[in-house]
Amino acid sequence: MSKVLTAHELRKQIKKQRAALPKLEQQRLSRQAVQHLSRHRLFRSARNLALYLPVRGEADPCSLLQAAKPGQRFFLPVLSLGHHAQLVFVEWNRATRFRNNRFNIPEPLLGRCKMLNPQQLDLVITPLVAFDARGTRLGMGGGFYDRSFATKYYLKQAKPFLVGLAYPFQKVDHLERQAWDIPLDASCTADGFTSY
Ligand SMILES: Nc1nc2c(c(=O)[nH]1)N(C=O)[C@@H](CNc1ccc(C(=O)N[C@@H](CCC(=O)O)C(=O)O)cc1)CN2
Ligand SMILES: Nc1ncnc2c1ncn2[C@@H]1O[C@H](COP(=O)(O)OP(=O)(O)OP(=O)(O)O)[C@@H](O)[C@H]1O
Repeated sequence: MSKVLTAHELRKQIKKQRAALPKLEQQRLSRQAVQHLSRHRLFRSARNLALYLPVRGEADPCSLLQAAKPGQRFFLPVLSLGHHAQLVFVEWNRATRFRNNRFNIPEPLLGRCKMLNPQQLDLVITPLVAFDARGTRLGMGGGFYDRSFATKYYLKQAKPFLVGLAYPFQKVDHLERQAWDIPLDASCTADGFTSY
C-alpha cells in the first residue's frame, strides 16, 4: 500500500516529476491534452477564455490559440491588480506587454488591454499540481484560484467553466478537500477530457 502523502509532500513530489519531464514530452502531452479540449463544445461556445503561461514544466495550454474560433478572446491571470488577492484577467493580444510577477511568472501589463473579473469569463483553464477523481484541485499553494472562483461556487453559477490542464501523472486517487477548495468542473490530460 502506498503511503498517504501530505499536500506539501505531494506538491514537492509532483513538481519534481513535472520539471524532470523532457521538454519534447511536455510539448507532446500538452498538445494532446489541448486537442481534446479544442474539440469540446465548451471550448467552441466560449467567447472569453483564460489560460496561463506555463512555468517550471507545467502543462502548456498555449497551442489552444491555434484552435481559436472567430470572436474568441484570450485572457491571462494577473496577481498584482487583484483586490483581496483575487486574480484579474487581462487580454492577451499582439499589443500585450509583460513583466514578471513576484513568483517570476510573466503577466500582462494593463496598458490599453481589456480586463475582466473572474465571473466575466466563460472558460478558465487552470494550472494545477494534482487533481483527483472528483475534481478536487491542488495548486501551487497561494489559494488564488480558490479565492477568485469562490463566488461562482457558492452562488452555484454555471460560469465560468473551470478546466484543469495537466499531465496524466498529476491525477491522484484522492485529495483531502479543504473548506476553501473550489473543485474543477472538468480536467483535461493527454488521456482525455473528464467532466465532474
Ligand atoms: N503558470 C502559472 N501561472 C499562475 C499560477 C500558476 O500556478 N501557474 N497561479 C496559481 O495560483 C497564480 C500564481 N500563483 C503562484 C503561487 C505560488 C507559486 C510558487 O512558485 N511558490 C513557490 C514559493 C515561492 C515564494 O514564496 O516566493 C513554491 O511553491 O515553491 C507560483 C505561483 C497565477 N498565475
Ligand atoms: N476563499 C478564501 N478566502 C480566504 N482564504 C482563502 C480562500 N481560498 C483559499 N484561501 C487560503 O489560501 C491558502 C492556500 O490554499 P491552497 O493550498 O488550497 O492553494 P492552491 O489551490 O493550492 O493554490 P492556487 O489556487 O494559487 O494554485 C489557504 O491557506 C487558504 O487559507
